[in-house]
Amino acid sequence: MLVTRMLRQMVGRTVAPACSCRTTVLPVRFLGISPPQVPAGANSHSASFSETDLPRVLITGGLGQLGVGLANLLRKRFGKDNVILSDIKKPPAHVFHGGPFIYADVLDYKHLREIVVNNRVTWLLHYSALLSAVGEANVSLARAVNITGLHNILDVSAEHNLRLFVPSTIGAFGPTSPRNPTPDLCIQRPRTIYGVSKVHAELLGEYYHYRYGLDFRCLRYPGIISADSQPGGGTTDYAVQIFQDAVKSGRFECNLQASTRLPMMYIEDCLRATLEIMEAPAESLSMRIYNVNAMSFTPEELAQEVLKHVPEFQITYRVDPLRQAIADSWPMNLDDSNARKDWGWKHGFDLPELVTTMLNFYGSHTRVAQAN
Ligand SMILES: NC(=O)c1ccc[n+]([C@@H]2O[C@H](COP(=O)([O-])OP(=O)(O)OC[C@H]3O[C@@H](n4cnc5c(N)ncnc54)[C@H](O)[C@@H]3O)[C@@H](O)[C@H]2O)c1
Ligand SMILES: C[C@@H](O)[C@H](N)C(=O)O
Repeated sequence: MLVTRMLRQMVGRTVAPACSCRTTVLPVRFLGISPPQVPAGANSHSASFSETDLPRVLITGGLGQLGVGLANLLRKRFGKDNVILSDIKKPPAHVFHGGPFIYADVLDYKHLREIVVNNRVTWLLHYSALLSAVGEANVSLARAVNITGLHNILDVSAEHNLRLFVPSTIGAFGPTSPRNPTPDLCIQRPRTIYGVSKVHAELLGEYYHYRYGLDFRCLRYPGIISADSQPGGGTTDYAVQIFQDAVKSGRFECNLQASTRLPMMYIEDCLRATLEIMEAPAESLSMRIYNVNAMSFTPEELAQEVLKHVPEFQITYRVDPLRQAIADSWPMNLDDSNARKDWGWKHGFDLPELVTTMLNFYGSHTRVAQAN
């Protein structure tokens, strides 16, 4: 008991071994815990839930480009009160009134633990991060949020036997990775703090899974394109801005070269993929980290598609060397055959549907604004 207390003081926090039948909480760093004998993620849910075992979900970093849409999707499936959105920013009124929202800083481990305990959280979707371009502009903050924050999330998840989803990215690959297509398993030597932190998250999550039985699940998203939420400072942001500018002024100045090919995905596909992997039976997952792919295009090809709807549209190029260097080191296309084979991943939006959907959204919003 005394030894345990001393170890706890040394470690600062504790994690329960997932497959231990003991109830005592043990510090993982000091004990030789055997890998689980049961299939990892044995607490997995099937695709349908009874009232009593509906997941209780926490989303961190939920006020960025993806979090609110994710909360809406999960609330439709599991009920409004079972999905808690959190961030360190003040939510807009419609988000605040749309369902449970709390303040949560991923750098505050004790508070994270309190939230998980007080709300009986069973699933955690960890969206807090600094993206590629803003990460390069503030490396120490990116290191703190993306790496120290992740450590807190992993520990609280292992300690409370949560199912944990951490999104990774095309940014987890680098110039020495095969680029067209990029397979799930290959060299990963990214050149950004964002990419380095995501490779770290992938490896540590996988390690916690095999070592402690943590039900860790991860998708490598392409650049995500959304209409009703703004991107948070990434290299793929141009592919959202182009639609807003095309509708507003008929012109767009692109910060990447015309021929820069990157994998992209419409937000609806991205969020559905996330729900699908979270609900996939553990035995269907041959891996813990999957590429998911949808479409791949260059700014020039995107502009050609926009032109079909906005005949006066003009695109010009003023290249940002930082973003260009990042984009040149990223995949052009992801090979997602494992996701398609293991849990039935299938994208719904290709380039023509994406462009129609985005222009319809901004067009109707502009018409409403003009009418008002
Ligand atoms: N959007 C994309 O194109 C894309 C692509 C691949 C992967 N991802 C991943 O998906 C996740 C969500 O992406 P996004 O586009 O919504 O990001 P975003 O930059 O739009 O939002 C990130 C959120 O994290 C919050 N945050 C920052 N510091 C925090 C802290 N200390 N504690 C709690 N929250 C904090 C921010 O306030 C922000 O709301 C990220 O992990 C990102 O790496 C996104
Ligand atoms: C690709 C993705 O991780 C993000 N949109 C970025 O550009 O940084």
